[in-house]
Amino acid sequence: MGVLGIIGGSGLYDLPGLGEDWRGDEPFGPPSAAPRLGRIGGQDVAFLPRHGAGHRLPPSAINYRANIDALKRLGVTDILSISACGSLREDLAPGSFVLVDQFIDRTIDREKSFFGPGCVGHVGLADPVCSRLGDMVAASLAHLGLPWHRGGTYLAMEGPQFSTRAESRLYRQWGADVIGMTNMPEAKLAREAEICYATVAMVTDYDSWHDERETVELAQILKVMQDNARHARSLVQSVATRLGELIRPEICPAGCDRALEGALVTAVDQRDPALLARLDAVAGRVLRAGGGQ
Ligand SMILES: CSC[C@H]1O[C@H](OP(=O)(O)O)[C@H](O)[C@@H]1O
Ligand SMILES: Nc1ncnc2[nH]cnc12
Repeated sequence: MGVLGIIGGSGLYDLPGLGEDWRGDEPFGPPSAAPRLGRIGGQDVAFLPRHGAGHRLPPSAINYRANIDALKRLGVTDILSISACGSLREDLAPGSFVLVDQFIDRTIDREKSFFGPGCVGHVGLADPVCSRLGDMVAASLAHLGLPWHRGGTYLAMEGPQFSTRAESRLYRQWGADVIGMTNMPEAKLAREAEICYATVAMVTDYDSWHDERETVELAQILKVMQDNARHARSLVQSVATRLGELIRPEICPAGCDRALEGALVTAVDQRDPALLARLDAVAGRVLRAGGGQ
């Protein structure tokens, strides 16, 4: 059975009942915090607060590669990402939960790939959210009776400032539904690491586009987040229980766990041994099998 990784966003810095902190190799640098291990609903879990203890890290300073690499080293096969977000749609009111299925990446100041000179990789990202994990999260949201919506496009902005009105209106025209600062490159890196990924975006505010609402303010966001944290913990419990009950087929039906097959393009004799060593967890499965074109 695989391990469920939970990446906690703003307002979700810990989960009850978890035990020891884990430290391992850190070839991409230190993660936001030492992942905390435990069992929830009969399922092995590893919890990582994205912004570190006490919300120490702004979105641009999060080492997304180190976070995903650390979870991969722990045997994580599925990541449930929990995030606060702004709403770009009237019908997605603060307090609702959106099971995002698409992303637009507008971030500009982040390391976005494990690959690079000496080992070039191109994974598919047409469907960045795992449909199997998404189904489990959907069932849990329905079971918990939370106000939720299946499907939505999350626009990832650099931040840390919130959007101008003009930007917010532009993103609406682009068809984005919610906005946040963290799910990219997290989702891209999970795919490179062959980890199933799903995100639940908890709406904390109407973003700046809305003329009749107050402009986005941290105090309002923090208040909604506090209310949401309890629901987020129930959601984690429910998803963990479902995943634990899964008689896991060896393969993910959506193919997330085979994303690197055929994705490495650099000729074997041109590969950089130092980079290959850093990729031992993320890409070890295909590298050991002599993976390439
Ligand atoms: C504290 S409000 C802005 C902050 O909240 C979201 O973070 P996360 O996705 O980790 O919940 C948003 O992306 C910003 O980083
Ligand atoms: N309106 C907003 N824009 C970006 N990130 C957010 N996180 C919560 N609300 C947000």
